[in-house]
Amino acid sequence: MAPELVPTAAKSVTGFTKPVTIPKRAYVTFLAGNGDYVKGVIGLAKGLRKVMTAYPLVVAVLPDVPEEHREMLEAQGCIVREIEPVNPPENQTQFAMAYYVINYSKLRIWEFVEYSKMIYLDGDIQVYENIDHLFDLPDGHFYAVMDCFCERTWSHTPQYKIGYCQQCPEKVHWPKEMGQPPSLYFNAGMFLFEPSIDTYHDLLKTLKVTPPTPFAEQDFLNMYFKDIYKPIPFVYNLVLAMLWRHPENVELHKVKVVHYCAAVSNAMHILIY
Ligand SMILES: O=c1ccn([C@@H]2O[C@H](COP(=O)(O)OP(=O)(O)O)[C@@H](O)[C@H]2O)c(=O)[nH]1
Ligand SMILES: OC[C@H]1O[C@H](O[C@@H]2[C@@H](O)[C@H](O)[C@@H](O)[C@H](O)[C@@H]2O)[C@H](O)[C@@H](O)[C@H]1O
Repeated sequence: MAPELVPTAAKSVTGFTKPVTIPKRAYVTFLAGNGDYVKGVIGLAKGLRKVMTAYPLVVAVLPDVPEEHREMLEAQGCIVREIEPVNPPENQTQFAMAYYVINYSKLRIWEFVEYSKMIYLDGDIQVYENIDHLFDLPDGHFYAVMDCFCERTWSHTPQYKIGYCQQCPEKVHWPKEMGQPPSLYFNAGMFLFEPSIDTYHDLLKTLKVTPPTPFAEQDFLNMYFKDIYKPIPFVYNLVLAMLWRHPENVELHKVKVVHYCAAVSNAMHILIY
């Protein structure tokens, strides 16, 4: 993996050098606990290096990530940054998965303002082709891949109950009597964003008054960035369930990034690494 980009001096017309700041970019992931996810993050670091990315991988670690795991990540060239947990307001919410509550801590990455743009990738993601070009997408938007509503983890939602999915809206139409169909909804396992202290503080302020919902920070980010969200092709985050839920939408030979987020595949992914 290329070393971190640093500002360089440039010759001005008068021959005097003046420092220029090259916008710094990086990939970032999130790691909590002392379990197997570190294997996924190591696999992610190896994959990014293998596709010869020009940018470093920052790993935002919660305090419970052991020193041994941090050293393993640094040995892979990762930049390890400790973050404090972010907890949602007190609530009785039944998260789709109980541990999702720790995923709110992802919000800390908006504080990494030494970078102008970052691509967030879950630790259970693997990158098989270089995606550095995504950093050149126009500023001012939030880019991510649309999710699928067909897994059982969505069984609490009206769309699951009627068999509606944004991946195939023509298959089961959204009934008029149910009002507007759900807004385009992204998977928060991969997204391109612009760190900003103002956004970071507003995210935390908004979270304090937002009742948690089953998909935790994914629901929250979808609500918060709704107006600037721009879908990008699924080749940048193939949520594995798409293979058996919407095979007609998948052109496997074009896929650049795979997200091993269905329960069965998590184990598979960890075994690979
Ligand atoms: O105990 C945990 C749970 C989650 N994560 C991180 O949070 C991400 C999102 O969680 P998960 O992958 O389980 O969500 P999924 O996409 O599978 O729903 C993981 O990929 C890890 O990067 C972690 O490090 N430790
Ligand atoms: O905390 C909520 C999580 O929600 C998302 O995972 C889900 C989502 O993809 C569902 O559509 C699937 O059905 C489900 O299996 C999967 O776990 C993000 O990938 C993860 O990073 C994190 O934000």
